[in-house]
Amino acid sequence: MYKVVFVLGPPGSGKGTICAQIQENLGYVHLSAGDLLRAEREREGSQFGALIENHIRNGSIVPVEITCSLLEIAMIAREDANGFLIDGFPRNEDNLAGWKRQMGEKVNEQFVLFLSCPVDVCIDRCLHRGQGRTDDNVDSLKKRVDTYNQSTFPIIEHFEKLGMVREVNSERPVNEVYADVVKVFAAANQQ
Ligand SMILES: Nc1ncnc2c1ncn2[C@@H]1O[C@H](COP(=O)(O)OP(=O)(O)OP(=O)(O)O)[C@@H](O)[C@H]1O
Ligand SMILES: Nc1ccn([C@H]2C[C@H](O)[C@@H](COP(=O)(O)O)O2)c(=O)n1
Ligand SMILES: [Mg+2]
Repeated sequence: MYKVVFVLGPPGSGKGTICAQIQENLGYVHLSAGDLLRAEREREGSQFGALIENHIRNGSIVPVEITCSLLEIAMIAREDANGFLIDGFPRNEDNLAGWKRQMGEKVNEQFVLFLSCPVDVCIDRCLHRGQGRTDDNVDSLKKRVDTYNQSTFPIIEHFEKLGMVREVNSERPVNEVYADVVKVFAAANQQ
């Protein structure tokens, strides 16, 4: 069984930043669904490159069959991992249903780390991120935020009803956010 922590929050809330620190210090392997999709977009011979780029620019969500397969391939490649941080997934009902179909019997879902941060702060962070992403522009960000509000936040609410959500306010300096995240992981791994 793969031990899994989902990491969710609005675009620019700091998921990748915090996951990198968790990976470095707490022995979990960070899998960013967005990064895996961008890598597939660039992969020579990929049949999904154009489809992925269109979704990324539009801030819409790629069909789960593509994303979930990329995640499972990455997990298989790291059988040694103590656990996995699944960053930016599940992002909608299709993601959740597809994950249950493909991975439901293979994973132990520990909890959902929800990084909460005001959207205006998130947008400003993305506009100043400087990573050359094709979706860090005002038009794409508006669509990404709409998708988050319409499709992703209901997924967080789904997990909240199951008592699985651990919310951390990420509108603070990274070190303060991370200090609280460490406490969440410590509590979860005590049980
Ligand atoms: N607590 C913080 N305070 C200030 N800036 C932050 C904080 N956390 C992350 N950032 C910065 O904000 C930007 C977005 O962070 P990051 O890429 O981790 O967000 P994300 O949630 O993964 O975004 P996306 O969903 O778009 O991939 C980066 O430039 C990062 O350095
Ligand atoms: N489960 C996912 C995760 C990401 N994507 C696409 C659409 C997102 O806007 C884009 C970037 O994700 P991020 O790096 O911001 O987490 O990747 C998706 O379709 N499905
Ligand atoms: Mg990210």
